[in-house]
Amino acid sequence: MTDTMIGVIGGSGLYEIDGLQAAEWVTVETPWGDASDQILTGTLDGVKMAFLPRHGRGHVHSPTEVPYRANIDALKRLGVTDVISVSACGSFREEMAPGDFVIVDQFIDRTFAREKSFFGTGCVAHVSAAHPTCQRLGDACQTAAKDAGINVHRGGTYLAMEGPQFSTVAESKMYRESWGADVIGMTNMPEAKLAREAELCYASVAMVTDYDSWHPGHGAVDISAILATLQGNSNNGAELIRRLPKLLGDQRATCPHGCDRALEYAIMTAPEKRDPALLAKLDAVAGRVLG
Ligand SMILES: CSC[C@H]1O[C@H](OP(=O)(O)O)[C@H](O)[C@@H]1O
Ligand SMILES: Nc1ncnc2[nH]cnc12
Repeated sequence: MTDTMIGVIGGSGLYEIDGLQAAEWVTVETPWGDASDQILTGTLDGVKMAFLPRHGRGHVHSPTEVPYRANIDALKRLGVTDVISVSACGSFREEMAPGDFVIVDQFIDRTFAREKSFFGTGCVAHVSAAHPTCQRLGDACQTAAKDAGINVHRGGTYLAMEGPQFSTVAESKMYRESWGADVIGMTNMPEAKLAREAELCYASVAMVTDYDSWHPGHGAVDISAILATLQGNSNNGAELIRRLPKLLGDQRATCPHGCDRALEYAIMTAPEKRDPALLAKLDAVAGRVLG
């Protein structure tokens, strides 16, 4: 058993959380540059917590410019074991209405202007992304949402787009009708893939703000429609987070789904061909397997 540390990545509208004991904003240095902001650490119901605002306090970083690698490295370096990603999203399903939460379990990655891996020349690794979210964490998020009185949907495919502009009507219809996506946002990729490379359990709570641009009865999404639901969603997101420590407990066993062993057979580069400089940068993310 090891200590649980819940890492929350707060999305648009969620820039801090209340109620942590011994709360302190700390700076974590990483070999991948600066994280989005300092990280708020503390305990909640006896469980260690770390909260990182994805876009920084004051919403500084665009979805493309969020330092995803530094964020995941910083959480890992702090000792985080379980990452809960909280995000605003558009919906492609009538029944996933603004104000509802979706516990996402799959992704379609349409991002193209981001660093997507900790690995590369000098240390090549291929982890599985087939099941990119942790079922155990998803269960806890679903229970927490229900207990908080939130209308929650279990399972859904999140299309990660580059942004920052919203989709065209043609794209919105294609993602919904041909690609089978359920929700759309701009940030869960490569975040989820990087969490997997770092052997962190990862769950995504997508909070619906709008129907994107496909819905004949709702017109095209714009930021004012999003802002109208963002505050209520963020309050509910904070309620969900408050319930997680009791559900997850202060000790955790090895992940039954293998998230914490993703690198076990993933590294392809022969030991004598590995680049010492890259290995040094991988100390937190891959230290378990690189020794
Ligand atoms: C505020 S509208 C678009 C913006 O909101 C979402 O951010 P996050 O995923 O961090 O909650 C979406 O992905 C866009 O970045
Ligand atoms: N419709 C939408 N598209 C992309 N990101 C979003 N975030 C919130 N709503 C969104």
